[in-house]
Amino acid sequence: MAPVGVQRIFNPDGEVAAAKAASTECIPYILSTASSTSLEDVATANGDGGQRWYQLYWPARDKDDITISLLTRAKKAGYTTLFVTLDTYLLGWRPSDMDNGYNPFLRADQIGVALGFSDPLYRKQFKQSHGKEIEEDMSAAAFEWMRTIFSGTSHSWEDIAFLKEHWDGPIVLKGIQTVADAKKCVDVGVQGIVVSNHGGRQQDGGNSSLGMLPHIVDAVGDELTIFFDSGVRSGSDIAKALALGADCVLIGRPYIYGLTLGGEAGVSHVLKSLTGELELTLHIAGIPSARKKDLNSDRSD
Ligand SMILES: Cc1cc2nc3c(=O)[nH]c(=O)nc-3n(C[C@H](O)[C@H](O)[C@H](O)COP(=O)(O)O)c2cc1C
Repeated sequence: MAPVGVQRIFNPDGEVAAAKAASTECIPYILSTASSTSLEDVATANGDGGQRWYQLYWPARDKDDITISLLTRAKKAGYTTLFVTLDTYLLGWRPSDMDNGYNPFLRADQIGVALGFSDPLYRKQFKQSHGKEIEEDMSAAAFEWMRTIFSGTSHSWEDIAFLKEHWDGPIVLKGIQTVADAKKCVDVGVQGIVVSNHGGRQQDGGNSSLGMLPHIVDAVGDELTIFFDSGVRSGSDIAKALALGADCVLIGRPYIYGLTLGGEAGVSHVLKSLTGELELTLHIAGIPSARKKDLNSDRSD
């Protein structure tokens, strides 16, 4: 399940419901830094049997202490793989959000800032600089946290060494859309990439993620684990992405629609439907498994 922020906007049970459903359906859950629930509470909901990964919105290098605090908390709470989203160091131009004056991080209920508000270091620093607790000036605290995680400052390839120093598990870079960048990921020694255009929500007119997938797989598929997302809506879409060389597919909006309409049960329903349709698609196509060797074999004759 792709990292999707602010899930309590869609349903009051938000990330807790989604992480519970993930665990029930044996699907890994990726928690966003823009979560509306603390990472510790999501870990509890996901449980001992759940597989959970953490997605970092990476603060600028002058806030390395905050990055270390987030990574340390995530590791302690059982998140095993680090996804680092590269395509959103600032938010894209989103006309409908602007028309509605909508910014989830600045809403009166401060819904997308739970990881900051629950971070002991951020709380301490806020108190030192403002002379008061976060709860005494939630608007200022929310604004500063948003500027921390969407800093407007991109990172360099050299900065990856810092993450490797502070995360002793696999690292996956999310938002790769070119062969050249994919090759760079091999050079800097990460374990995986997500070929993603952020569900089309960042760069208007950007590449089609599925269009780029086979080129990137050809270039680095033997060296990196390739995740794919953006636009997967059905089990047959999953089969196509796997057949084009993805090792794993992330789902964004479909499970959020389930969360919105039906909470935990709604998310479970979407996950069951997608995996069910994938299985059926393979059966009907006469493909014995979702393994690469079966999906990629030449069936033209
Ligand atoms: C409402 C919404 C919020 C999102 N929040 C995040 C986020 O916090 N972090 C992140 O890396 N990607 C975020 N994404 C992008 C997803 O992780 C994923 O790349 C995208 O949704 C995949 O496309 P799909 O929705 O077509 O499946 C968000 C997407 C949506 C729709």
